[in-house]
Amino acid sequence: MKIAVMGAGAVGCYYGAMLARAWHEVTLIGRPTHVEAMNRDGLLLDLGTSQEYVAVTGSTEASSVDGAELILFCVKSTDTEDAGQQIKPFIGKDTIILSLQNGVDNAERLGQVLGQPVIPVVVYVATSMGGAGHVKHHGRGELVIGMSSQSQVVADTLRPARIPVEISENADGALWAKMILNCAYNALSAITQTPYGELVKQDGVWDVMRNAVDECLAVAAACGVTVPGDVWGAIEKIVETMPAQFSSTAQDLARGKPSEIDYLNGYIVRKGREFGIATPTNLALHAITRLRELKGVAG
Ligand SMILES: NC(=O)C1=CN([C@@H]2O[C@H](COP(=O)(O)OP(=O)(O)OC[C@H]3O[C@@H](n4cnc5c(N)ncnc54)[C@H](OP(=O)(O)O)[C@@H]3O)[C@@H](O)[C@H]2O)C=CC1
Ligand SMILES: CC(C)(CO)C(=O)C(=O)O
Repeated sequence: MKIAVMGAGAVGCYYGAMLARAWHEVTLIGRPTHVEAMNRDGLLLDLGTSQEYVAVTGSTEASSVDGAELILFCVKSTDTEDAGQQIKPFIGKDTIILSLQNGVDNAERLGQVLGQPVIPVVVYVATSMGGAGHVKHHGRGELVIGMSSQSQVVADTLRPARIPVEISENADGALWAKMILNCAYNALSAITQTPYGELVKQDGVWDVMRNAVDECLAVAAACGVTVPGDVWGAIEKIVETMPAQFSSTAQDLARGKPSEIDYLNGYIVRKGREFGIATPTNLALHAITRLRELKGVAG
C-alpha cells in the first residue's frame, strides 16, 4: 500500500518504519535534517536489542501525501491545524486518514480542517528520536482505532506489519483514559522537572493527582464519555512501570519546545467552563505549566 506519514518524529518514524519493513511504500514528511538522513542512509529503527536501516522516502513537502491510500497523521496537537491545512489540497477523497496523537479532539479538529473523516487512534507506545533519521523504540506499540467503515482495512494492513491493532467502539473513551493519565502526571513532572517515582514521594502529590483526575472524570461524564477500565489503577501502575520517566511535557519544556498542555489539562479547563464544572486543580496545573513554558524551565 502507498502510505504517507505526516510528521516524521518519534511516533511517525516508528510506525512508518514498521510498515516499510512489511514492504509498504512509505513516505515520511518531516523536517530537513531528518529527511536528508533518511534519504541518504534509510531510517534507523532502533529496537534496543537490534538495529536496522529501513528503506523509506523522506520529504519536506506536504504535497508528498498525493496518491497515498493511507495517511498516518503524527504531528503534536499544537500543529494539527497547520499541518492539516498543508496536506489538505493533496488528499484523495477515498484516502484513509488516521490521527495518531494524544489528546481527545485531534481527529475532530483535523476532520474539520480537511472536510473528510479522520479515524482517532489511541497510541500505546514509547518512542523517541535518537538523532536525525534515527528512531528509538522503548516499549509497547499497540493501537486502538476507532470504528469506521475503513477500520478493518486499516487493521488488515497494520497487523501483518507487527503492529497490534484493536478496533474499538469506544476509542474516544480510551483517548480520554489516556488523557486523564496525562492530566495527572504531565504538568507536575514538567513544572518540577521530576521523574514519576520521585514525584509521588512528596507529601500531597497523590492528593493533587486525585483531585485532577476527579475533575477530569466529572468533565468526561458531562461530555457523555464512558471512560473504560480502572483509571486510577492505571495511574498507580505508571509509577511502578516507569519510575525514572519524565513526562513528554517535561521533556518538551526542557528542550524549549511548545508542549501539548493546552490539549491536556487545558482541555479539561475549557470543557469544564462549558459545562459549569469547577476544575481548580487542572486550572492551576495548566496555568503554571504555561508560565514555565514561557519563562523556560531554568527561569
Ligand atoms: N513519543 C511517544 O512515545 C508518544 C507520542 N504520542 C503522541 O503522538 C503525537 C506525536 O508525538 P511525537 O512523535 O512524540 O512528536 P515529535 O515531535 O517527535 O514528532 C512530530 C514531528 O512532526 C514534525 N512536524 C510538525 N509539523 C510539521 C509540518 N507541517 N511539516 C513537517 N513536519 C512537521 C515536527 O517537527 P518540529 O518539532 O520541528 O515542529 C516533529 O519532527 C503527539 O500527540 C504525542 O503526544 C503518543 C504516544 C506515545
Ligand atoms: C504515559 C505518559 C505519562 C508517560 O510518560 C505519557 O503519555 C507522557 O509522558 O505524555
